[in-house]
Amino acid sequence: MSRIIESYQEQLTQVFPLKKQALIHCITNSITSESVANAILFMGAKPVMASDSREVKDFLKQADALFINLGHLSQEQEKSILLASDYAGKVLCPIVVDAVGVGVSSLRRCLVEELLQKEPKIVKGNFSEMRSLCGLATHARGVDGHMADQTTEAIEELREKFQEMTLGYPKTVFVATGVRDLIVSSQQHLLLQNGVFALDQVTGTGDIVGGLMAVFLAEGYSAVVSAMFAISYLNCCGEQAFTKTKGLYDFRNDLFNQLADLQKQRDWYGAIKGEVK
Ligand SMILES: Nc1ncnc2c1ncn2[C@@H]1O[C@H](COP(=O)(O)OP(=O)(O)O)[C@@H](O)[C@H]1O
Ligand SMILES: Cc1ncsc1CCOP(=O)(O)O
Ligand SMILES: [Mg+2]
Repeated sequence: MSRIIESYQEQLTQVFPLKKQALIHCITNSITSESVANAILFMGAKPVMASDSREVKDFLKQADALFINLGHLSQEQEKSILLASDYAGKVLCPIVVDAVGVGVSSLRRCLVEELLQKEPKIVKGNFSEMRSLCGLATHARGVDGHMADQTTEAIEELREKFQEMTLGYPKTVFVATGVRDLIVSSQQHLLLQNGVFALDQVTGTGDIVGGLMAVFLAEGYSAVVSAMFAISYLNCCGEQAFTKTKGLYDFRNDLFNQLADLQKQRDWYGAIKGEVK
C-alpha cells in the first residue's frame, strides 16, 4: 500500500458517492468548457459556466466553489474574474485558480498575483506554468508543460519555491501537474505518480483536474486533500481508460466513462501511488 493511501485511507474510502450535489461556478475557457462541465457532472456535482460580469454575482450566490481558469482570457473575463473572486472572498466560497498560459503571458502572471491576494484555496498549473509563476527558468510554450521542467531537480527546485510562496500565502496550496504531480501547503508536500502520457495529449485534462479540485473543496475537504483526490482520481481513470482503448479519441471518451464509473468500485483508490512528507 502506498504512503498516500495509508495517510488518507479513511477519507478515500468515504469520498464516493459525493455527499452533496455541489454547484461549481466556472469562469473558464471556451476551448474546453464542455469537457469541464461534463467532468463535473459525471463526478456527481453540478457545473455552471457563467462569465458575464453583469450576472457573475447572482450565480456565485448559489455556488459551493468557484473555479477560475485563465485559458482564454479577455478584458471582459478579467473583469468578471476580479468581481467574482472579490465576492467569493466575502462569502467564503472556496476558489481554485488555474494559471493556464501564465508561463508565456505577463498579463496572466499579473492577474494570478492579484488573485493570490484573495486567498484562493488552490493555485495550480502544469510544471512549466508554475515554475514561471515562481520566477524559475521555464520551457513554457503555449499552454502545455515541457518535460525539461519536470526533472527530479526541477521538481525539487519548484518544491522549495512553493514552500517559500506558502510563507507569503499560508492559506493557499500550490499544485504543479505533469508526469508526476506536486502539492505543497505550508504544512506538508505530496508527490503523486499516477496517470498516462495520453492525458497530456488530450486538451482540457488540466482544466478538468482544476474543476474536480473545486468539486472536492465544495464537498468540504481541505485544499491538500481536494488537490490529491482530483489528481489521483482523474489519473486512475486515465490508467483504466488507457488499457481499454485504441486511439486518442476513444481514450478521451473512455476517460469520461471512467469518471462516472470508477467511483462505483469500492477499492478504486488501490492504484494510487505517491509520497507524503
Ligand atoms: N505524461 C504524463 N503521465 C502521467 N500523467 C500525466 C502526464 N501528463 C499529464 N498527466 C496528468 O494529466 C492531468 C493534466 O496535467 P497536465 O497535462 O500537466 O495539465 P495541463 O493540461 O494544464 O498542461 C494531471 O492529472 C496530470 O497528472
Ligand atoms: C488549447 C488551449 N488554448 C488556450 S486554453 C487551451 C486549453 C488548455 O487546456 P489544458 O490546460 O487543460 O491542456
Ligand atoms: Mg493539457
